[in-house]
Amino acid sequence: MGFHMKKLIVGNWKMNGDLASNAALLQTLMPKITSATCTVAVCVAAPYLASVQALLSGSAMQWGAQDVSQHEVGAYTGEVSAAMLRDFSARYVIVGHSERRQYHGETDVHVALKAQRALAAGITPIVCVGETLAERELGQTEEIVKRQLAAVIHANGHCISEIVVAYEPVWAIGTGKTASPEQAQHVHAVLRAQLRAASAHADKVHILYGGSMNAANAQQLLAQADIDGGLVGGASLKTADFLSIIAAAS
Ligand SMILES: O=C(CO)COP(=O)(O)O
Repeated sequence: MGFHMKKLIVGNWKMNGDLASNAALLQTLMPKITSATCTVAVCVAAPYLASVQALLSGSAMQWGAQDVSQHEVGAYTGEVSAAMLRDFSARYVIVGHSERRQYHGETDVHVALKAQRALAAGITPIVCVGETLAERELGQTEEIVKRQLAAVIHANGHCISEIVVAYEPVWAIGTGKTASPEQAQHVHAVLRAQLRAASAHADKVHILYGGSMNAANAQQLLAQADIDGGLVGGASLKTADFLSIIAAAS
C-alpha cells in the first residue's frame, strides 16, 4: 500500500453458527477490539444480521453480509437486496466468493452488478477473485484474476477506490494449503497495478488475502507490501485463532 493505512481483517462465517454461538463468539471478541487495533468485521448469514447489529452497535467491530442480489427490488424469491442489508447497517458485503461462483453459477457479470448494487447503497463490496488449482497449473493465474477484477472495474470505474478486493486462491480455501507470502504478494501486486491503471486512488484500496489464513501464517502474509488484511474463513470461528490474526494485523 502506498501510505499508512490500517489493515482490515474480515471473518467470513459462511453457513455456520446460531444465535447462541454467534453471541458467545462476539461477546468474547468485542472487548479485545478497540480503535487501536486493526479494522475488524464479521460477515454473517443474512438471518443473523439483526442480532449481530444489536450486539455490535457502539463497538469498534463492523459487520456485513456474504452476498447481495444483483437486482434492486421486486419479484426475486429468496434474494436479499442491498437496501435490506443497509437497513441493518451492514458496512460490507462479500461478492463473487468462489463458493458462489462454483455452486451458484455466478459469473463476472453478476459479480460486477452485485458490487454496483452494494456501492449504490453505501455498502463496501468485498470483491473476491482467485484461480483454481488447474488454472494455476496452466499458468493462467494472472489472466484469471485480472479478468475477474476487470469486470468489476468496467461496471464501477468511477468509484472503484471504494471497493475492497480479496485474493482467494480457490485451492487454498478450506484446504489448509496457504499461498506462500511470495505467491500471494505477486498476485496482489498484479491487482494493485490494475487498480492503479483505473484510479488515482488505488493505493487506498484494501487488498485482502484469503485461503487458510491462520494464527501461524498471518504475520508473514500481512508483512507483504500489498497485503492489506485478510478474509478469514475457518479461523474466524475460533476466538483464539481470530484474535491472533487480529493481533498480527494490528
Ligand atoms: O473462503 C475463505 C474466506 O472467504 C477462506 O476460507 P478458509 O479460511 O476457511 O480457508
